[in-house]
Amino acid sequence: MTSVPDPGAVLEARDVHKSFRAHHVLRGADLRVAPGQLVGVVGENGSGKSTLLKTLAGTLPADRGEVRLSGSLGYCPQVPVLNHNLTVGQHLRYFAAAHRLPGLDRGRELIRRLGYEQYEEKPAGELSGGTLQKLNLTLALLHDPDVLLLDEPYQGFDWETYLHFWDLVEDLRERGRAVVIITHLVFEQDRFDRLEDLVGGRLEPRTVSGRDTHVNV
Ligand SMILES: Nc1ncnc2c1ncn2[C@@H]1O[C@H](COP(=O)(O)OP(=O)(O)OP(=O)(O)O)[C@@H](O)[C@H]1O
Repeated sequence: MTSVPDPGAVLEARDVHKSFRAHHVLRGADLRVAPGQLVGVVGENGSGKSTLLKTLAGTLPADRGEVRLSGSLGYCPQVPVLNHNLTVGQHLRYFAAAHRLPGLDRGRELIRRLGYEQYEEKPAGELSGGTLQKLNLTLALLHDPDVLLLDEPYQGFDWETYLHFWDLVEDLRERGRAVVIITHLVFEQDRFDRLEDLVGGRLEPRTVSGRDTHVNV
């Protein structure tokens, strides 16, 4: 039976199930994200975080349940899907054309804010892991999506880039964009509006309190 959509949610998942053969990874995951909300999904390795994000992004069909998205989507997968022969600048132009953007201003601004302008003419195949991750993030943000899904976005970032990353997220949030971040490491819980633990294939809200709490689950 189709349930009634939540009018206040920009992204909503209800009773999502996903199995790989006999392995039931998602067993009724529910998630609701409102505009301007920053939600962290935390879980141990192999708990199904990436599987959940792929089903939310629509790149992996759920076996059961519903995912509703209103507005545009930006998705930053854990492993960047890039063409190693194309330069940073070429990726920017290619994705800007795919999104029918009028120019490259936003892309250049993101490159500047993430501090990798010097690599604009370098092929992706010659970039370091952290710089590839910056490009991955830039491309997901290029069209200023209403909902942004980020899979382990700051792994490989140095501390300064990590802080720039949060500045960017704060800007998005202030402009009403919804952000879902998947991570197995939460350095600062109070950056999030809500944390959800993925346990046994279901999401359980965690009370966010305190500052600089290091959670390694
Ligand atoms: N395409 C697939 N085929 C078979 N099994 C899969 C597939 N994708 C994921 N799995 C399995 O599903 C489980 C959840 O994987 P997933 O990558 O979603 O976990 P995760 O929480 O993101 O892990 P990590 O923190 O290590 O990135 C794992 O046991 C994994 O081996």
